[in-house]
Amino acid sequence: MSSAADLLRALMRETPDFPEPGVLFRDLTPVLADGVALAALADELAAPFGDAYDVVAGLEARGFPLAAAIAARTGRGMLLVRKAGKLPGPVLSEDYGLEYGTDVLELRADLLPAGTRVLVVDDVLATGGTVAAAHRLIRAAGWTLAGTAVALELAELGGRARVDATIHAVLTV
Ligand SMILES: O=P(O)(O)OC[C@H]1O[C@H](OP(=O)(O)OP(=O)(O)O)[C@H](O)[C@@H]1O
Ligand SMILES: Nc1ncnc2[nH]cnc12
Repeated sequence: MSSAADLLRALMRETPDFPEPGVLFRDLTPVLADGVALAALADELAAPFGDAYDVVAGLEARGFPLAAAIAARTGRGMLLVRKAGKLPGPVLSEDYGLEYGTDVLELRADLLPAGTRVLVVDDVLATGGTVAAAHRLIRAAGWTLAGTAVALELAELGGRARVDATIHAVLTV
């Protein structure tokens, strides 16, 4: 049986100069479209964290299917960390920079009690701006960061150094 890392390597697609010149875009949608690969990836993302988390937070947009798959396979709930203006209030907001621009993430903080242990999940770690902003939101909500898991880490963009927490990457390139 192939590991999730093998399946990621085999199925992901690389597109030069997308969404802007100079960016080599790693598209994981072929992985999401493959049921065996999606299940293997969900299990491998969550494996290091055992039972040490209560809920899974997905980062818009490509973290959503991964977080939902983990939540469904482990019987946990899911939180949506969304781009600005998509969630009804009250929300917490954080600005951040990423490989191709700047953006704002928001979180509805009144859904779960203080101290809830949150596993943060996204598809790609590039500069780390997105994950770092999600961490600030989780902490501002009064929740505990249980861990962070990404499918693919782009090591040359240095995201790990920017994030003040341990990150589990299924595949690093
Ligand atoms: O480590 P960083 O430099 O912050 O980049 C990583 C983020 O960039 C992509 O999302 P994007 O903002 O393109 O949004 P999308 O998932 O809605 O397409 C990716 O899905 C990560 O969330
Ligand atoms: N190069 C890249 N490919 C896919 N997602 C990304 N998010 C930030 N940089 C990315």
